Amino acid sequence: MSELIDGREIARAVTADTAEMVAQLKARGIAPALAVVLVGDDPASDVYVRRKISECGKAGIRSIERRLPAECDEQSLLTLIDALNEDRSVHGILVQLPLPAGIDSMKILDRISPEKDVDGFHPVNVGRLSTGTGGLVPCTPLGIMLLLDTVIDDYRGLNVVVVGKSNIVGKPVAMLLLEREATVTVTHIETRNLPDIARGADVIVAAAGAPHLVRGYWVKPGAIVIDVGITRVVEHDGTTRLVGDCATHELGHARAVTPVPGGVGPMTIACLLKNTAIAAERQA
Ligand SMILES: Nc1nc(=O)c2c([nH]1)NC[C@@H]1CN(c3ccc(C(=O)N[C@@H](CCC(=O)O)C(=O)O)cc3)C=[N+]21
Repeated sequence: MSELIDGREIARAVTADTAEMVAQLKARGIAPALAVVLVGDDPASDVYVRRKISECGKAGIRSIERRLPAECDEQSLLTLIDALNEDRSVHGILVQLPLPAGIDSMKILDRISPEKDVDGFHPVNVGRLSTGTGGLVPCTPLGIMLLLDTVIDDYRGLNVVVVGKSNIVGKPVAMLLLEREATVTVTHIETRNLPDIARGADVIVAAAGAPHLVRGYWVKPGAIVIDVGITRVVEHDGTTRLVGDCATHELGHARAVTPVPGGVGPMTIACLLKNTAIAAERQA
C-alpha cells in the first residue's frame, strides 16, 4: 500500500517552528500580526477565515479580522487596504478570495503592499518567484513543497506533472519545482492525452479542482501524488464531504499520496502563519 503523507502532522511541526520564530521576534519587541479581510458572507469563506484566525493563536500571532458587506464598493475595500498598509503594527494582509462579482480582484491584490502580501499574490511577488529572488511565496505551493520534502531529497531531473494552471497553485508550484531543477510539465483541462502524460510522472500535483480526475491508470507504480483538490459535495442526507482531485482508492501502487482532508489544506494555513512571521521579520 502507498504511504499516506500526514499533512496535519507536518503542519503542526511547521507551526511549532513558526511559534519559535514568533517568540524570538517578541523578545525583540515585535509582535507579528495578520489582518484577514473578508468581503460578504459566503459560508465556506467564513469557515476558512475562522480556521486561519484560530491557527494564528497557536503560533502566538495576533490576528485582526475586518469584514465588509457583500455589496460594498471597490473603493471602500481599497481604503481599508491602504489603512492596513500604513499600520506599522500589521505585518501581513490577506484578502479572502473569491471576492464578490463587481470587485476587480487584480486591482485589490495590486494594492496590498508586497512586503505584507502573505498570500504571495501581488505582481511583485509573482515576479520574484519566477526569477527565484526571495519574495513571499504563495501558501499552498509552499505547503506542497514542504510535504514533498518529507519524501524527496533530490528533485533534479524528476518528471513532475502539474495538473491545473491556476495563479494560486499550478503556476507558482511549477516555479518552485523548476527552482529545484525538476522537469516540470504543466497541464490543464485542454491538454491532449493527459493520462499518457501523467503516466510518465515521478510526481503528480493534482490541482485542477476536478473531483477524482486522476485515476489509478494515470499513475506509474512508485509515483508520488499530491492531491490539492477540495470540492465540497453534499450527500443525500444533507451532510457535506470533501472530495479531492484523485481517486485515492485506486492509488495503492503509488509510493506516497496525500489525503483529502488532512493533506495540503492544513499546510496552506501553516504556511500562512510562517509567511506572517517572515514578513514581520523582514519589516523589523
Ligand atoms: N486570499 C486567499 N488565500 C487563501 O489561501 C485562500 C483563499 N483566499 N480562498 C480560499 C482558499 C482555500 N484555502 C484553504 C485553506 C485551508 C484548507 C483546509 O484547512 N482544509 C482542511 C479541511 C477543510 C474542511 O474540513 O473544510 C483539509 O484539507 O484537511 C482548505 C482550503 C485557502 N484559500
